[in-house]
Amino acid sequence: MANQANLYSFPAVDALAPALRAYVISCQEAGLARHGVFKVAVSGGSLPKTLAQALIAEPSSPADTVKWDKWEIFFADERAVPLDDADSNYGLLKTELLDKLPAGTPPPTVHPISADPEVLADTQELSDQYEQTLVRSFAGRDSVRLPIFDLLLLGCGPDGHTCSLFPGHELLRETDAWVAPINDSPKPPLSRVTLTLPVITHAVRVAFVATGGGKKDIMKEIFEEESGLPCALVNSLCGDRCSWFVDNAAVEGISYPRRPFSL
Ligand SMILES: O=C1O[C@H](COP(=O)(O)O)[C@@H](O)[C@H](O)[C@H]1O
Repeated sequence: MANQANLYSFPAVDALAPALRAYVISCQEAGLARHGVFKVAVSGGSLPKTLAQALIAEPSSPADTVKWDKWEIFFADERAVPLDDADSNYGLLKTELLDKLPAGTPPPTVHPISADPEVLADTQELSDQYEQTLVRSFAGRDSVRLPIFDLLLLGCGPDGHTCSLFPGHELLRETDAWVAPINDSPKPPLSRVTLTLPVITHAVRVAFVATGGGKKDIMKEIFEEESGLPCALVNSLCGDRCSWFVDNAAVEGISYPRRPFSL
């Protein structure tokens, strides 16, 4: 299974969470060694809740510490809604995770995708502005072809979409932009912005989290068929830089080999 995506399966989320934590902390330490900060982008959907379960726990040792003040948090995708809207991925991360950090935790730096109502109405402008945010953080586009995130934490929709990249959508062929708008999302809301496939597959590490029996049909397509689904494209382009943290229910009946989790 050299250079193929790692599939780590756990009986339930309770067992998945500590492994996910260990993995994120190892990516954090690698990022800190590389450039003194940890640059991570996160998805919305079911991910923030599982992430909170993984990360908001007392460290079991100094090496198990989440160094929040060293984190720069970006968004893998966002819906074109105000940040306090129930559909906002930023809003979700805030409610599920950021607001639950213990009092006195030195806060991470968070880069939401715009709060300006005028910009929200123009998704091209919204993505251009977020791309500029990335340019400022990752150096100018003149000096880097693509930003290199230390880690992307992604979800997998029941149709195999990830970020706001949907099956068969023309955005999957984007080769230039770092961030792109979508105004015909098959899943509401219609208007969103997303990191593009070249940015996703350029990250140092990519981790998917997928749980529950509702994901098992699409997981079979992703791992066992030539589906061309967005999640499958990430798998084939990232190889073993990509790891899946799933519960047994999500991979029931799938023969793709699971790996015992280790760092
Ligand atoms: O719309 C979205 O859905 C995906 C998958 O969500 P899930 O609830 O099935 O985990 C999510 O990763 C993405 O960020 C979000 O915008």
